[in-house]
Amino acid sequence: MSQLSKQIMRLVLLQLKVGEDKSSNIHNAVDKIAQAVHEYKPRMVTLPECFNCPYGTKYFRKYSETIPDGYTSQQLSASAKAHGIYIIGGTIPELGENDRIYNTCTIWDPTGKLIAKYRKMHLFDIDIEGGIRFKESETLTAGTDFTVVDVDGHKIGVGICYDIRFEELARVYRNEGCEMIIYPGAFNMTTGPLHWELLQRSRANDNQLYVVTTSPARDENAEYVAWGHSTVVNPWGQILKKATHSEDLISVDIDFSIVEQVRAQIPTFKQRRLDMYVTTRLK
Ligand SMILES: NC(=O)CCC(=O)C(=O)O
Repeated sequence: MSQLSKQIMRLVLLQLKVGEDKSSNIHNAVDKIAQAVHEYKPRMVTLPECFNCPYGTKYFRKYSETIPDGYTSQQLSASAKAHGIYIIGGTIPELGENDRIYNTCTIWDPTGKLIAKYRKMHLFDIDIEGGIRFKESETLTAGTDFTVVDVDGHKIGVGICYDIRFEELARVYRNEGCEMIIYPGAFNMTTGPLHWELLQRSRANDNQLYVVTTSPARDENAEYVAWGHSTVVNPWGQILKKATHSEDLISVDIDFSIVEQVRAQIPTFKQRRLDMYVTTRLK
């Protein structure tokens, strides 16, 4: 698949419709990957959080699969190989060790190999009066590993949705040399309008890197109504591209040279007063 140059990478975000029919969800993703490749010739495609399963605690176990031998993994692997692209495989409920379920992102290289997976580290447990109550921890187990992949010499960190609220995770990725963080995510109609854009721009600005989010499309009839608005933010904290709430494919050319420009012009990481930030004060 085409690669524009070492510094420019074409990325397509797939904001997909997700319903109760697992097979249709998976085949829709496979079809949209093919469409993205046909229309835009990307180096990498990103999928939404929970793209093969409705987002809800009662669905996670029923839709869960092992990785990498489950059906969804096999389909993503075959797509990556057939099109010669990287796929950041959104998330699926993963059936892991000891019968535990994780909310997991798989990452596939252009040969179809699973190069990494990331299990959501911060589970989405909130209860907003008059808004939304959701407790992922009722059925999911939290991950304990960071995930950084190298794509054409660029380090990319992976987080999932609620993880974006935790600046520490993004900071770890910046410290590990990341130039981009990708968060498959499904915010909702309460917190989406409040925080979705703010958090993406904050993490991008704090850490002077690209932030990419990919959401399911909005389905007003679902129990959990996703906010949509998959987005790409550049290291200046500016929005480069943003979807609406419908099913959509958005293509963007990422210029990694901007990362160094921002870091050289606003050198906050060289100016940090690590002598002052005693860990006990941060607790
Ligand atoms: N799927 C999620 O983690 C949702 C996170 C969310 O909506 C939030 O407000 O945080």
